[in-house]
Amino acid sequence: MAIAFPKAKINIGLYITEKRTDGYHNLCSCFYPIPFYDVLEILPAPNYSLHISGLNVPGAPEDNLCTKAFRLMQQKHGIDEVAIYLHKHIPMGAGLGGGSSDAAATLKLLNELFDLKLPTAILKEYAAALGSDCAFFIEEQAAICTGRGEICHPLPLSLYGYHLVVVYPELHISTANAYRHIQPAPVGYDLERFLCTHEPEAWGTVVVNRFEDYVLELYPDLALLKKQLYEAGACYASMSGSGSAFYGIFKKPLTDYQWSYPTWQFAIQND
Ligand SMILES: C[C@@](CO)(OP(=O)(O)O)[C@H](O)COP(=O)(O)OP(=O)(O)OC[C@H]1O[C@@H](n2ccc(N)nc2=O)[C@H](O)[C@@H]1O
Ligand SMILES: Nc1ncnc2c1ncn2[C@@H]1O[C@H](COP(=O)(O)OP(=O)(O)O)[C@@H](O)[C@H]1O
Repeated sequence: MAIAFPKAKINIGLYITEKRTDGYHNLCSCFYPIPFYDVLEILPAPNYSLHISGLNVPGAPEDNLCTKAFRLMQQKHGIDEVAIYLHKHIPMGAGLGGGSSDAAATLKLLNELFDLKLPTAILKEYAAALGSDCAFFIEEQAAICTGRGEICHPLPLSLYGYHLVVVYPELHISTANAYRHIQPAPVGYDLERFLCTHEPEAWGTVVVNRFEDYVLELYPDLALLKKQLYEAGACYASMSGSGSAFYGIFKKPLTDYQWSYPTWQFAIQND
């Protein structure tokens, strides 16, 4: 039996710097893992099956990223069939990377279950073939990610002691559409250095998510959400990924605040 708790991520700053000839875009972003989990269990079985509980995941089982991760491992290493149990908790189309995280966790669990002894570098290579931000979830540590998002350099950034509020306005944003509407532009400063030398209170006017303008144009009411996070005392607030979740970083836990959308609060306790 193998069990894992795939984590979500937030993007702290997200810059789309170039359109590539392969249809993807180069980006530069700090990916930060957060204690918001799905649950994944994999058992040996006579036939492949995927069982999903919790949130409803759109798409056929064969399109699920857990299945794609399994098929990739089967093709590369001839592993036996399994039954995968996924309890879905991380909202989808939120910019929190839940699907990519499930795929990375599937690769890691299969590596363990079949004692394949694949090194991290190979797991990251497989992950990158499944999704652009999937390789980050192999190690789940704060990183500056570049390229399609698959080149991850660990970043000594810790939000230890802060409280994170994630608000999900229940709007599913298509990542591909968001990229199509972006005009690439250089970052213009050293994101890595800036984040490591400034407290979150100083990030507000500098560290931006370049997808925000596009999403706010589609859904102008979301500007209010970011404003509310600041009014509630956030040191820094932003949209994550291509949206539509927004997060706020707080010094103290938030109490007695009413949000009009599903909201989660996490104490950041370790790196
Ligand atoms: C925007 C980001 C930022 O962290 O996160 P999410 O909002 O998805 O969480 C990621 O770049 C999302 O990565 P991921 O969700 O893995 O994307 P993929 O499945 O590989 O690609 C979906 C589609 O997005 C576009 N795409 C994705 C990544 C990239 N660097 N350039 C692109 O142009 C492509 O059109 C691609 O077909
Ligand atoms: N295991 C999975 N969990 C969530 N979504 C999945 C999964 N496999 C495939 N998907 C598809 O990926 C889409 C994007 O989900 P997700 O990666 O969680 O969001 P985001 O790209 O906004 O971070 C979903 O709408 C769903 O169709």
